[in-house]
Amino acid sequence: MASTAYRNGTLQTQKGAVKPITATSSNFKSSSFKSRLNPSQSPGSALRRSSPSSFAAGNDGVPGRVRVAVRLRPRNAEELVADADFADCVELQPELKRLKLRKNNWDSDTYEFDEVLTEFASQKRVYEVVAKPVVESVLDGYNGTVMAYGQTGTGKTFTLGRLGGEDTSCRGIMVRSMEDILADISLETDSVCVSYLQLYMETIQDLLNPVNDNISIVEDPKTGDVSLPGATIVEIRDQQSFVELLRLGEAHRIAANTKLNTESSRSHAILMIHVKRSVVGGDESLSSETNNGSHLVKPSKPLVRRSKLVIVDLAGSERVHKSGSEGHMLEEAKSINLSLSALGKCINALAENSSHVPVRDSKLTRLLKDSFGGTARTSLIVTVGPSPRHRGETSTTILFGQRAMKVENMLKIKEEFDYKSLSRKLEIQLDKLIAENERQQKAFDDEVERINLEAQSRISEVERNFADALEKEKLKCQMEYMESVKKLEEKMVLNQRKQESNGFISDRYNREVPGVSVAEEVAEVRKLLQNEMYMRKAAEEELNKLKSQFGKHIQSGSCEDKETSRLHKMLQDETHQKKKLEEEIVILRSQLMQLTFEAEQVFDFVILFMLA
Ligand SMILES: Nc1ncnc2c1ncn2[C@@H]1O[C@H](COP(=O)(O)OP(=O)(O)OP(=O)(O)O)[C@@H](O)[C@H]1O
Repeated sequence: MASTAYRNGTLQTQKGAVKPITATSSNFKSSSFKSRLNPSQSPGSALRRSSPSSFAAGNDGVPGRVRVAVRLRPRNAEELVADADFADCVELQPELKRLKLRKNNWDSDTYEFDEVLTEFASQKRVYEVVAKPVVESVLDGYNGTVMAYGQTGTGKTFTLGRLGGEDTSCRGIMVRSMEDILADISLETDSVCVSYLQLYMETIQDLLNPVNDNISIVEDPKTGDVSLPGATIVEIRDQQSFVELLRLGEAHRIAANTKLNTESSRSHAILMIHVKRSVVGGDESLSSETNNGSHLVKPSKPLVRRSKLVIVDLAGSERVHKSGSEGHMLEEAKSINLSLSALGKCINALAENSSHVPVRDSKLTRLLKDSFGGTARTSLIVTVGPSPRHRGETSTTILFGQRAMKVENMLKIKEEFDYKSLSRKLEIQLDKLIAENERQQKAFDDEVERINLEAQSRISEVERNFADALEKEKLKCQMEYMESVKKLEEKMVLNQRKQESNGFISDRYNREVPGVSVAEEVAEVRKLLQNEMYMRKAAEEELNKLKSQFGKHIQSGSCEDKETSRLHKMLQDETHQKKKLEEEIVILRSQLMQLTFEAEQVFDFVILFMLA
């Protein structure tokens, strides 16, 4: 056979040998390199397009295979000369997502990847197909890993760590990831923190603070989550400060390399970006009781998502014998190989669904526990060079990538209830309620005070009016009474004199006119007036009593509506009684007039009688 062709899920090489299609070929059609998860419910996500939906805290997760892209570096100056007469050992078919690894002039092996990036692929495209879906997941609350694996000098640092400087198109995955993260989060409610470390000879060193050179890995016994509590963590608020931080870390890494007299990275560089986002909880979060007239608004259920993006620039994967290392360099190469082979073993075990995954064999595998076979969305970029002289390393790299493609992770959202924020919210709400209650209480007190003052002034006014009216009436009655008595007495004296002057004083005068006794009538009127005075006095006393009761009422501060209405009722009774008294006074007055009239008639009659 002259060409490569697929038959029944198998791939035939040029020589005609049937070779199984590596990796999970069945996945390729259905699973693009982009995220398969649903849109997030995170608010205001500018990046939202392909990310996961919200899974409740403690969700079982969704499967997410490790995605692998291969990137070919263009020939470098040395290769252009040294390999001038040779064809590249790698041939890419990006539209088919295939890589052909030439064995010799007539034979090659074909491999499929999730993405195949040629030597012409821009940094932007590399970011978009390799890292962006992972960054989106991280913004949605999932852990994410972007890792570069490949032989020394094939472009791992170029792909991940290029800062770009003047030429922004050169920016690597680290810079671009942070750019997207900062663009998506709200600095008011969310936060981004960064640690930058290197793993060298099984020790973890802090690239942000090189003095800190033996950081230990801590595993949460409950969740199994791995953390590095000793590492420097810097909060990032803008892109510029992040780039400065990367520059600092890079300088420390280069300084370490220089000390070891090598330009290549002898350590694994690990950038950890911790993203903390506040999210509003489920449906009940929006429910409120305001429609019941209550001031209580049920606080929304605050959730916090703590996700982590780990970007790993692995040390070169060349073999010990080839690098010609000896002495310390040999130890170093062994250590690099140890950690990389431990990673390879873990990936193999996971790819084969083995019951034992040797995670604890190296610090690298412990650190990447969540990235392979864990809960993170992982993207691996394997970098290869074109030189046929490094065909062996290229083949190893490709096979590593192929195995990694078989690793299935179970993506889980890192979401938990934000008790701190809930307690803060409740405190604020409580303060509001207390203030509202105090405001209402004050308004009520003021209203009661106002009603009391008004009632007091009305009572005083009524009291005054009543006292004035009574006084006037009393004076008037007294005057009239005095006048009437005076008139009667005058008349009597006059009549007496008349009788005397007429020598008419006889027993007859003293004789009683049947049915008529003026003295008695007068006494009766006096009595009635006396009664009227008593009643007035009683009314005054009643008023005083009311006054003192009202005073006590004000003093006791008991200002309830019931008491006020009782006072009003008493006031009404009092007014009614006053009216009654006034009516009685009118009656008395008319009786007095009647008596006066009758007395006059009696006198006239007596005089006529005596004259007769
Ligand atoms: N895709 C690319 N296009 C152009 N130049 C590249 C590309 N990839 C790598 N290079 C260049 O190749 C050289 C080596 O790249 P780089 O340092 O990134 O390799 P590496 O894999 O990180 O090596 P090491 O493992 O030693 O750290 C650099 O000069 C880099 O600029």
